[in-house]
Amino acid sequence: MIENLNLAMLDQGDPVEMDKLRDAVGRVGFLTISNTGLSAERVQQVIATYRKFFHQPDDFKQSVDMAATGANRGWGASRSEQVDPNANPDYKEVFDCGFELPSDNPYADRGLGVYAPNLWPSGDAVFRTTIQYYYSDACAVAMRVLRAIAVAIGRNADSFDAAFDTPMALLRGNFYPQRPDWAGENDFGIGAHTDYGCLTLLATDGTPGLEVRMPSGEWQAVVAAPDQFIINFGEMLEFWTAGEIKATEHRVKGSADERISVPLFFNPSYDTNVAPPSSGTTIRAGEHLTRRFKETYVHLQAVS
Ligand SMILES: O=C(O)CCC(=O)C(=O)O
Ligand SMILES: [Fe+2]
Repeated sequence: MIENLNLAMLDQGDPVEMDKLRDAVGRVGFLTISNTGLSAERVQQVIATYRKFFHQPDDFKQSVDMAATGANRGWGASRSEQVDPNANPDYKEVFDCGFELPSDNPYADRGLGVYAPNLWPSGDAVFRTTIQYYYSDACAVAMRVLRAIAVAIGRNADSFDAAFDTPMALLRGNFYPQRPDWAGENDFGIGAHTDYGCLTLLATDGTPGLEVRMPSGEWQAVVAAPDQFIINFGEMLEFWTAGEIKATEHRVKGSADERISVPLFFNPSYDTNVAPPSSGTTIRAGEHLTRRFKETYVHLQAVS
């Protein structure tokens, strides 16, 4: 069972919502949230903005093709990413943008892909500003959810805050066209995977498609109402909490209906040690993320 929680009540530390949160993060690893302050209209506007972009001809989208770069900013064509090594590359298209380091940050001139400059289609200020404003509001919602989780698992509310000073946060538009005629059993909109980072805040256009691997092993469809977001957790948060928070597998096969989803991958700063607290080892968040990106983006697979 995937629970829907009320974020305003979690902000207040409501004990019933907190209990549900503790259970959701540790068992299923998926939940939905409502009452975030981000309205359904706002999300619909963001999705419409991505939809217009994805419906442009390929030669327009190629002007911001990430394959021409060593990073993951801009447009990723269909089959440019393979999240499941046992399946074919995904047939979805994506548009990625993320955190840009201030120029006085010591990491700014190191050419790190996780902080690469964003690519925006020229002459479309509405696209850029709509996405950028949503990016910062979505990061604020993600931080509120992380604070509630900290409390739910018995830590101080601000215990994750400092790690998100320069977050390797990535906002993605996923575009799943109608499932292609040629698609076989090894073809997915996005193959089965766990997310790489900490917390994913996912908005969708309401079209079904997402399936989650439940503790029973079965795949369960998850749909969220227009004013709800789907939340799940990535590998780093699972390591970092020694498994107290679950990174759960999920996938999208796709259907006859086109679909758009907008995940914010809320990842900590590059140097954060996300190894289990008393393990005596170090897993640098930036190194983990860079390795996972290289494994999945087809254009980065050959880059050492
Ligand atoms: O489209 C969805 O519902 C899920 C997308 C997803 O899992 C991802 O982008 O990592
Ligand atoms: Fe995912």
